[in-house]
Amino acid sequence: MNIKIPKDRGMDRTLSIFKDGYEFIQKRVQNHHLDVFETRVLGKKTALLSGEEGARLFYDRERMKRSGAMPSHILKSLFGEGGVQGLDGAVHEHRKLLFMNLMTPSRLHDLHTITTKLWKHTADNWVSKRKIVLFDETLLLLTRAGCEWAGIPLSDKEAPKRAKELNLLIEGASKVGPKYLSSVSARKHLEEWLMKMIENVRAGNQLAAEGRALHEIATHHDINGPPLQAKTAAVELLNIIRPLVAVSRYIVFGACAMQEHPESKIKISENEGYLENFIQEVRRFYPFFPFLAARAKNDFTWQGYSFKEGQLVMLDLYGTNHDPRLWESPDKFMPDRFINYVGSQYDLIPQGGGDHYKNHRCPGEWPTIEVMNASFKFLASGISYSFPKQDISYSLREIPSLPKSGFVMKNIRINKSPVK
Ligand code: HEM
Repeated sequence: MNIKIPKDRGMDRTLSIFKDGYEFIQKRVQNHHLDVFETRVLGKKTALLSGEEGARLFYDRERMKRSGAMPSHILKSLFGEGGVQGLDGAVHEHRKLLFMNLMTPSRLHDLHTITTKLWKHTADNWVSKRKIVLFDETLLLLTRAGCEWAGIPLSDKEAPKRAKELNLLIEGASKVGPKYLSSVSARKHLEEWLMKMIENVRAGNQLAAEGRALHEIATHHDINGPPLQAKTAAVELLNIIRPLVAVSRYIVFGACAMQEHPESKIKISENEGYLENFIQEVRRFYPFFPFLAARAKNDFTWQGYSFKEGQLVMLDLYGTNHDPRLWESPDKFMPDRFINYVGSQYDLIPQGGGDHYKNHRCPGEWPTIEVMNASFKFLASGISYSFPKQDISYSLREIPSLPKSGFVMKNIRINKSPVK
């Protein structure tokens, strides 16, 4: 059956991405109760996909590819050039294995231990302060945690500078003007820093522990033989520490959820199962990565819509996580929805969908969950604090979004009962 796919007539909708933010695709696709909608982005015909079926198509490797899909301004800031995100087929699978091999249970346990240790250390300094902003503190803490976990030496003096640069990569990529330019410049500085380190490790001038990202990336060979170019290796090392720092946004959103649902704090401290569901709901509910891009590999027809080879395709992550066909009362924060959740690879997709090894699904889902677990336990039971009057609302037009105040805390006291 040929269905008439709704289209935006004539208009280029690039500016609407800025106007509608996270709801750009959702507003168009879900209003028509379909999984696909045609529009024009950057002057080109673009298919917008949403929902479980849309995600299934987006991750079909026979029909979609990533090379040439990512806009160059995102590569120059957020992702870097030559990284795993833009690879396809066997070359992608080989590079992806490098990341997947870092995610062993014992390495994830290490990350949990490092994160808890740093929370305790950081909070000791809060006791003498009038107030702190959780987002700023978490950025610095996760920069330290990410570097320690990856085996990257980082002095106390250098940490604030690197935290600022890493956050600029995340914050500036979707902006225009000076904010975008500072993101590009931050990437240049970070890549230079890590390239030097990789060259030193390769020359035997710097020790790197086996099993840690610095060592594994410095010694990794491409599928066709040679070691990664130092610049590509730096891009991949940044693909570990940049997103780890980005988890700070989930930590702040989680703190807001605890504030708005005070009963959750007690449940988090007492019930590991509840904490796991709370983490999943923070990842589903709050805005982070809005959408992804791919290109059609060949001509084909799907749900009555004709895709043309090379055509740009965008997948709605935020909208799929809020799709009423998949989630009951999607705009309510309800951790218990995960009690009997039997998911697929294509419904809960804040960090992408499909298979971790074969598709581009985020290999950092486990470290993200590990850091959130250690952090929420600490915030729920490791300290007590008061919550002064402030604005913790956030905008769905701002990408990436964040509660406005960054979550201010006052009168912080360390609790006696230890957090494990
Ligand atoms: C705030 C937490 C995070 C979010 C929201 C997030 C989100 C995402 C998304 C949406 C993708 C793209 C999936 C696709 O293209 O299909 C992705 C890919 C990726 N993520 Fe994450 N991520 C997070 C944390 C992490 C962490 C902690 C790491 C590493 C330790 C990581 C490493 C990567 C890498 C290397 C890729 C590229 C995978 C590929 O192209 O095959 N991410 N992430």
